[in-house]
Amino acid sequence: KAVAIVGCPFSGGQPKLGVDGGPIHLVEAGLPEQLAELGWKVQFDGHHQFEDINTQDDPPIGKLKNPRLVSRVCKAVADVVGNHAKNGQLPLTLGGDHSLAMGTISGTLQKYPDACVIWVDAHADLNTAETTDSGNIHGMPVSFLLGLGPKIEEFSWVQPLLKPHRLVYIGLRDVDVGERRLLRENGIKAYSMHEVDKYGIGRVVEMALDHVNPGRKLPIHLSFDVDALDPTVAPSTGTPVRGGLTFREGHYICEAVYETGCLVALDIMEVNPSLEDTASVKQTVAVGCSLARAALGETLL
Ligand SMILES: N[C@@H](CC/C=C/[B-](O)(O)O)C(=O)O
Ligand SMILES: [Mn+2]
Ligand SMILES: [Mn+2]
Ligand SMILES: [Mn+2]
Repeated sequence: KAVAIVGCPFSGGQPKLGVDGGPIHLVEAGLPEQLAELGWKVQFDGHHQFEDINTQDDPPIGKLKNPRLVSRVCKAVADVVGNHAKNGQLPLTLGGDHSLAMGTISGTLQKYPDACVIWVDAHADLNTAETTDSGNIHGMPVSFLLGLGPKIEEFSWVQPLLKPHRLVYIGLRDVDVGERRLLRENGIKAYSMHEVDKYGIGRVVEMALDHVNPGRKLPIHLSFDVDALDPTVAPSTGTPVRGGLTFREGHYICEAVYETGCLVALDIMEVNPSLEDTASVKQTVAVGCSLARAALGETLL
């Protein structure tokens, strides 16, 4: 079993500096060695992928900020992730902000067009060019992947290959009014923190998997935004929201997804080592590493 670590030092999908430092902190905390310990053949192509992509002139398109930069980086990520998947490796993308998932999931769908997506996040990241308030594209990747909202020329490379019934959310607790409408209109299954409290994480994960992968036969792309965790668990992230997943709930999701044997791609996103104090940064980086290990087979016994 082979894993390709794709470090994406990218922050263009949101305004806070520092999230581009996520990959190097996760790698320097020893993640590659930790995965090798678990028996994975590990490839890491270095810290400077995608840094050469910049756009001289990138004025907003409507409300969308850094649109050309985000589009070009995500397109490059899609190609890199898609190639690793085609080489039979499991792409582990380290963010960097969550706009990158427009690229990672596009890459996965190139190789696994029937893949389902488990999106673990406080946010739905489902805003369109019409519904977004912030214009931050890390709040929009899912709408592009589903082909919702007005067509934006710059993002025409994103094929609407993801189907609503192949997507499920866990951890939502900060969803904009436009996103709530789109969730309803498209019949997208979402397990918010209310359901996690009501049913417990075990039942929620089972229901989520039953919804998108009833026979446990479809490939799974797990896209994990560390802000799904409670800010006391993962403080160094750009858009923290209280009332999140516990350390164990977050890890249970990863362990249960690994147990399906269907995982083909993983994103660990939105670790921002420039936010909060040193202890908080270390804690958040350590959580990012342990979530990745849990999703790639680390067990407690
Ligand atoms: N819904 C908000 C927040 C977006 C959060 C994105 B994140 O989940 O990737 O952190 C927005 O559209 O700006
Ligand atoms: Mn997100
Ligand atoms: Mn989020
Ligand atoms: Mn975030």
